Amino acid sequence: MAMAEQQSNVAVLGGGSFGTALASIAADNGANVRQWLRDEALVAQINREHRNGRYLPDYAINPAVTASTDLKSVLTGAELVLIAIPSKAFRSVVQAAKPWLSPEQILVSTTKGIEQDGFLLMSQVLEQETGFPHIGVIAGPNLASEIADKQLTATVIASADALTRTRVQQVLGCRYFRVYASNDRHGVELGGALKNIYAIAAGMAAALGMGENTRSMLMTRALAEMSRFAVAQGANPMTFLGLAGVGDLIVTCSSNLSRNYRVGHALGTGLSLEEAVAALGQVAEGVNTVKLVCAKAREMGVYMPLAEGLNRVLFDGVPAQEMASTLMMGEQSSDVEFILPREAVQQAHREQAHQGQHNSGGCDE
Ligand SMILES: NC(=O)C1=CN([C@@H]2O[C@H](COP(=O)(O)OP(=O)(O)OC[C@H]3O[C@@H](n4cnc5c(N)ncnc54)[C@H](OP(=O)(O)O)[C@@H]3O)[C@@H](O)[C@H]2O)C=CC1
Ligand SMILES: O=C(CO)COP(=O)(O)O
Repeated sequence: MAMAEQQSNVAVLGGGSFGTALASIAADNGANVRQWLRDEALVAQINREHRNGRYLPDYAINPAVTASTDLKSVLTGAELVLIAIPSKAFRSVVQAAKPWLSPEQILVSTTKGIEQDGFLLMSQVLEQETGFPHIGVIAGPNLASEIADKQLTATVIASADALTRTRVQQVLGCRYFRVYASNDRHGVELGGALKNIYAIAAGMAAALGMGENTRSMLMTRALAEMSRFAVAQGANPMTFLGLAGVGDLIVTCSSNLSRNYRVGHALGTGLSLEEAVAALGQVAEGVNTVKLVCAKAREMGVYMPLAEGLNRVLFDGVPAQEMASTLMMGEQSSDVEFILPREAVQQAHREQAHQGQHNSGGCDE
């Protein structure tokens, strides 16, 4: 049973797996949906067969989704615009769309990536390009093919704007897709972008034969790193206990349906980064995100050993097993540093070492 109270016009920019899955949800929920993509042949296939043969070949799309290569016709009259374009092309697509966007529209990024110049998240790009008030992001454990299969799924709409949160909950919330609200847009968006880094590491660990203890350690320490970074960025660490933090981390670090996990797995079986990315044929945002996050973390003095380790494996040729050993023998640390600060653990070790030196000095005398 659809929860939408009034029929809405929804535009989706992007014809990849997630854009297509979201378009179909909105249509299942009774909206008029127009989807923009640049590939004429795929447009024709979606309109004729109600199937996206390139990105989601095994799933039917609701016939109420109409695809087009014409941005103007897709955007005109849309109340809600969902943008599912990889981060590298996000700004250029928003710029192309700008003539047909208006301040009344709700603009929502679904993209889990970071723009290199200025370390901007996609909602910040949207804000910069439009200056419009109704801006939000969607993030959460949302594997596109499972959504297309109508598996029960939850997501988060994050915005400081109550209208954005409420309308997205109404337009997308349905019997198989539950939409939770957050006002920590930055935290939710960071969660979505950062977890891709650890999904690559988890895929690699699995390919190297590492077990469930290792995966649990990786995911939990990833959460510690992500929240540490988010706090330094001014986000609320509690957000990472939600769907866009721990929820998305669990799914992408555990599932072969995650493209980031698959890239990591391919690397673990011995493929080069170029080969792994080429074999995927879709976007794996984490490859670029890890570089940008490590540079930012160094600049801000944020401790991110896992991200740094993965960065060295991906770009400096350090063998993954060697990096894993280095990380295991790293300096002693705290479990939950919001309870016991990391510095307190390190200080205790320094004092112990000093005491040891002092004592042994005494024995020698
Ligand atoms: N797939 C998933 O499970 C989920 C994905 N996301 C996020 O959604 C975002 C989009 O992902 P997804 O749909 O999966 O990506 P895909 O790789 O499946 O598809 C990317 C889409 O973007 C289009 N595109 C790429 N570059 C351009 C460009 N320069 N101009 C116009 N269109 C372009 C592609 O068109 P073309 O085919 O013509 O190249 C394609 O339609 C990513 O940031 C991802 O992190 C979020 C949650 C789940
Ligand atoms: O973000 C996702 C699931 O929530 C999809 O992850 P991938 O981009 O790794 O496929």
